[in-house]
Amino acid sequence: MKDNIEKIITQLLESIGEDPSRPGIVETPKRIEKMYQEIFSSINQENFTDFKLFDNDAVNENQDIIVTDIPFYSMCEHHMLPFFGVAHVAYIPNDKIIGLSKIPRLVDFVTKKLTLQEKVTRDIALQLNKILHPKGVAVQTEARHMCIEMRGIKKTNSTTKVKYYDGIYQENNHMLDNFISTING
Ligand SMILES: Nc1nc2c(ncn2[C@@H]2O[C@H](COP(=O)(O)OP(=O)(O)OP(=O)(O)O)[C@@H](O)[C@H]2O)c(=O)[nH]1
Ligand SMILES: [Zn+2]
Repeated sequence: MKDNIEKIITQLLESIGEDPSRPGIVETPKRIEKMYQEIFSSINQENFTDFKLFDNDAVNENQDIIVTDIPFYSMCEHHMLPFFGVAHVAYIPNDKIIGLSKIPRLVDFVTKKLTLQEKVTRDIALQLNKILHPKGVAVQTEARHMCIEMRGIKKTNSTTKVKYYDGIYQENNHMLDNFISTING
């Protein structure tokens, strides 16, 4: 990330009619630079690499691993406003399984950039496919978008659900129904 963000935010504050030297916001440009390093840490990072795989000697034919309600926070690429919610992630393993904590880490990885909910949902599945070559992947995200709630159409409390099913989940209604009933509690 470029190191001129502090200067640009100072200019932005001036442009919106603020006084960048007033005590309340004098440190804001520095804070935003630091914050962007955190919330945009995946920009230009193509692949999730922080994972461990284990031999699958436990999961039988067509059984899946389902992790529900993984919280995420991301920034919409149209307005640079937050969208946030939960992701539900399932996969049917082949010969490898992934360390469980790495699934929320993967969700973090795909959300720390300017993106859209559809891309977040797809990217979780695509990264899992690359890493594990599983027999199937199912991802559902549920999110609230600040660009819909605090500006523009201003519809609060509406939730957007996006689904991405691949492999066996596309062909086998029983596996898909089981995923859907699991994430719906
Ligand atoms: N598909 C999709 N659209 C999104 C997402 N986040 C924000 N948007 C939409 O992006 C669209 C951008 O539309 P524009 O007409 O270019 O922008 P705008 O004038 O600010 O639109 P309004 O929000 O309708 O005022 C809006 O409809 C947003 O609701 C997302 O994750 N996925
Ligand atoms: Zn938006």
